[in-house]
Amino acid sequence: MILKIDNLTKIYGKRTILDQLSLSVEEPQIIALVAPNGTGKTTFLNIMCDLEGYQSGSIEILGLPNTDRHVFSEMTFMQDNSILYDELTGMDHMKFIASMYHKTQADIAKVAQLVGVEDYLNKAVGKYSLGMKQHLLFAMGILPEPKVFLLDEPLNGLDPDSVINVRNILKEMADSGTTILFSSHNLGEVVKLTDNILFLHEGKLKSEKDIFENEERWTLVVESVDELEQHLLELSLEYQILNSHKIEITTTEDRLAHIRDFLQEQNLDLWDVTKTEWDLEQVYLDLFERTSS
Ligand SMILES: Nc1ncnc2c1ncn2[C@@H]1O[C@H](COP(=O)(O)OP(=O)(O)OP(=O)(O)O)[C@@H](O)[C@H]1O
Repeated sequence: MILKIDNLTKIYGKRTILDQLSLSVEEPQIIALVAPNGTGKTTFLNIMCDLEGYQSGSIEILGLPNTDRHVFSEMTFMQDNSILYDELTGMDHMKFIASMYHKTQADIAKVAQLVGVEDYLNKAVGKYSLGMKQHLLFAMGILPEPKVFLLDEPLNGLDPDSVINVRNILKEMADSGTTILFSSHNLGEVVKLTDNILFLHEGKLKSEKDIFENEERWTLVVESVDELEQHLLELSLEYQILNSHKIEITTTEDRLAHIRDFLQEQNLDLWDVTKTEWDLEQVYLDLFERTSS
């Protein structure tokens, strides 16, 4: 098991940030942790890395409790740039990581070139832009060639070319067996990297499946929407009338079969049925607007 988190609860004062949160990861993959600002993404990642305590639950990483120092020989965490030292150069930071993970100067050079930091690696970090700091943090995270790579908002402050580069590197790492868990509040960026998205909502991680409970959106083209509408009201199904023949219904496949039977019994023609993909952006807005209202 790569990650096994059971019933993790974190409370700040009166606010429950993580509420019996559980997560199991068995195969290497890229997982996005998505939620608006201030929801608890950083807190969750910090707790995983034993940088913060928690009230109850358990965390195992690569088969070891997350408090076991050996975990960190296989896992890295790209935090925000507050961990960098302004008066030191990027190279100083890279050398420090290299010494801890038994990496050579040649390894540093390879990673620096891959990430595109070689031109300013010898400058003091205090002179770096936000994007340059992000690059350095990313390079520091990949230098140890971790089996588990946690990243807190890694794409913040990056220009489009850099975003593409980071995305490609992360995909290659995942293909070679690294599990990547990264946080973001930018759903548009996330979907380009993975379709494995977990929403941190009301203290728990929810996948698309948890949110939709196997419900799909179907668009039906029928002889008469009016008669069908009455039936949908009786079934308490969510629907939206698009025009006098077209209706969009949110339901499971089983219940759709009932609707087909009903139409047949009523001698109403069903001209077409299509499945509509969920619009994740809409889901995100619905999910988090409901919470804040
Ligand atoms: N040390 C602390 N003491 C009390 N409350 C805290 C502490 N650290 C964080 N919080 C609160 O916990 C909540 C979650 O914070 P966290 O930084 O984990 O959110 P986040 O989802 O990472 O946000 P962002 O996207 O802005 O980085 C926030 O409301 C924050 O104010």
